[in-house]
Amino acid sequence: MDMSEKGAIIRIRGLKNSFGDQIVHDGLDLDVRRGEILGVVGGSGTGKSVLMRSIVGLQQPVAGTIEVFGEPIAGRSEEEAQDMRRRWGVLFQGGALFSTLTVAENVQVPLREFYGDLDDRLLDEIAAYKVAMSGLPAEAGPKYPSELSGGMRKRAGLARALALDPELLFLDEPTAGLDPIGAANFDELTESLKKTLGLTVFLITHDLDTLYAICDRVAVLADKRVIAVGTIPELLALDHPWIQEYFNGPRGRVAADATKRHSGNGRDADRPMTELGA
Ligand SMILES: Nc1ncnc2c1ncn2[C@@H]1O[C@H](COP(=O)(O)OP(=O)(O)OP(=O)(O)O)[C@@H](O)[C@H]1O
Repeated sequence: MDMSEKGAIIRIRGLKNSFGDQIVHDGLDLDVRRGEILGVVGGSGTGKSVLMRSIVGLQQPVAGTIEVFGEPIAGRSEEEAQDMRRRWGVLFQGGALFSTLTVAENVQVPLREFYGDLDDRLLDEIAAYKVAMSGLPAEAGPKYPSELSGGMRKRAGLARALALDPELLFLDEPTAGLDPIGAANFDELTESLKKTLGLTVFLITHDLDTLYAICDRVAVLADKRVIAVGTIPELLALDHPWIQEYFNGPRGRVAADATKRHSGNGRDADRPMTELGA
């Protein structure tokens, strides 16, 4: 057993996913360590979202094994599957909020699903607490998703993902579409949740600033599998063309320079927009 398997909260071996003739993953292995923020990167269509959906049981793999919390996710009874789902939270791309429910009601959906017998006052209190934890003002609770900015919607989705006090959080492109300040703030929130709640975070992103600022390790998807996983310096030492182009291309260099200028959060929110290529 190699060292990377020790303490893995997610363990994937030989994963294969396909849609008809299209093979998305083949022989994919990955370990996510407890307590880390793992960034997941890869070109468009390399199957980052499909990978996340496989782990949370929304996509049935063709082959391979996925263990979460030391248990295989396949072959579980509905009750066992529920017990597992209770221990993770998912922020889907775009937030995936119910548009006909307020923010507070959205946060209450998983609470009602898993703890149906909680009284309304307690549900309101928990929802208010999760809304605050996600950095939203209390006034956001009674608002509908359509009344929120993009950044606030992401936070509302995060509040819902945190509803059941998960150990493991899945974030699918949480900073996509946010301005640099909003994105940096969301990164800080993610990192502080990791530190204060001891969360493990599986974070799909295209955002180089996020990788530099908060990710402990980065997994690179290419050629239908995870071709490398490690810290950014470890990845930079590899000579895979996609990795080199991604981290050493113009945007990668800007993100790396920003990290050097601002130890801590790498994102340079006050950088002129032209430099960001916006
Ligand atoms: N339900 C589905 N039915 C058929 N094909 C699908 C389905 N879901 C995903 N795919 C295909 O699987 C591939 C991987 O999709 P996925 O959304 O995981 O990519 P991604 O790496 O997350 O991309 P992006 O960075 O653009 O979000 C794509 O070619 C996509 O068309």
